[in-house]
Amino acid sequence: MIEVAEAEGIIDGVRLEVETEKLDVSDTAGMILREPITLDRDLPPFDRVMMDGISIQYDKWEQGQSVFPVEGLQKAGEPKQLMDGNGHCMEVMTGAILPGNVDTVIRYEDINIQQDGKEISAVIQKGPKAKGQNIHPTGTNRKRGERVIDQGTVLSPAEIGVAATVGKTRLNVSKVPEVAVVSTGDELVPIGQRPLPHQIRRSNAYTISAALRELHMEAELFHLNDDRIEIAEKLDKIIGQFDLMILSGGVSRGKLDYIPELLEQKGVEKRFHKVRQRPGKPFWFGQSEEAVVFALPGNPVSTFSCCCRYVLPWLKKQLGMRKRNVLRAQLTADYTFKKKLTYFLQVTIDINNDGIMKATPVKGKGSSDLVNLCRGDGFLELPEDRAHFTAGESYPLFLYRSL
Ligand SMILES: Nc1nc2c(c(=O)[nH]1)N[C@H]1C(S)=C(S)[C@@H](COP(=O)(O)OP(=O)(O)OC[C@H]3O[C@@H](n4cnc5c(N)ncnc54)[C@H](O)[C@@H]3O)O[C@H]1N2
Ligand code: MOO
Repeated sequence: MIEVAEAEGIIDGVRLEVETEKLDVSDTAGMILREPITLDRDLPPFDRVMMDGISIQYDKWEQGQSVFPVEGLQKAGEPKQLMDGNGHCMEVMTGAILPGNVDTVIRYEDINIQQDGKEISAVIQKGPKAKGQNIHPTGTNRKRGERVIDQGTVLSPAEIGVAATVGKTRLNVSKVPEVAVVSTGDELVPIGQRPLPHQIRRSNAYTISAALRELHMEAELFHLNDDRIEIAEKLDKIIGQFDLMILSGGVSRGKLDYIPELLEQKGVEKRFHKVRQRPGKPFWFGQSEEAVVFALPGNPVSTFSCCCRYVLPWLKKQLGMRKRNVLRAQLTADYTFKKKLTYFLQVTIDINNDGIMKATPVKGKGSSDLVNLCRGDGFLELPEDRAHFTAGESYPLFLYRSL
């Protein structure tokens, strides 16, 4: 039996081949970018008018001119106009390119427009504070050629907007691997079926595939009954078809717990079996040339805690995510767990006024109590070398819900 950090290290050493695919930019939110994004133009790309109003030559105002004949209108989306008249102004709209021969913009709020016959003039009520006022000069946000988003970034709406502004209609992102999620056990029936008294529904497969959805991964669901021949045949097919398999159940000491033995028989090399943790002690992990296999213990809370603690962080890394943030939260109450095992404590999370995550234990009825997962937000990892944990101490947090 190995400890949690060792299990994590072994899993971390295993690579999953992840391809790159090109998708329409609008389909990439939440996906992992596989190319850097550089600016194809300065930002802003032209001297941009920032307020609706008029544009003037500042020197004229400084020399005492306060009435400016209006020469025309520069709208947003129109090519740059050159002004004829010295001492004239041009009306300008927010987002327009600054006309030629002017250098300062004054808001409509600070002028009066007056008409005398055909001649329209702007009378300045509140003069500009400085030359260049209300103009956003070319390239003052960013310069053309600057690398603004790194490869490995998870694409949020912010990155999608930048990709769109540099004209990326399609983006290279990590292609999510196909994954087989396999439940095992004779007692398990499809969830649409009414179970007999000795049966239960196959909920784990749904929990796991929902967790994978967070990474945009689609799982294909399989089920294996506790039958050596059936398991052997189906494993052959699944291993041949998928690079990644996540199984639940059939990995402890039961007479019908065939999974570890048959996986090895099919060429999946055991990398470890059993981790000093609760829940999830009988966790089995292995790999063959074709596939990486997580065989998680069947109790629903064990399946889910192993998924949150090992499978998802590893997958994020394989998909090329740049950094892995391990969150931490502070216990709000003392907690005692005497067994020499790492304990994944179910907690609710609140963020206090100082922005600190506070973890309050939610007491459940053990590793079969999947309803208790609905009361919590995540698992707090309490190390095995301690038995007493004190309020105010902080520990790694594996969150399964956004706060
Ligand atoms: N003699 C021992 N017995 C057990 C040990 C042990 O060390 N020695 N470990 C216990 C621990 S801890 C766990 S966790 C379980 C895990 O066992 P398995 O991985 O073999 O899981 P199963 O026996 O197949 O199932 C356990 C439990 O979970 C239910 N289950 C399984 N799959 C699903 C599913 N897809 N959806 C819903 N529920 C599922 C199953 O019906 C069982 O009740 O072993 C202990 N035993
Ligand atoms: O690890 Mo088992 O998951 O304690 O029930």
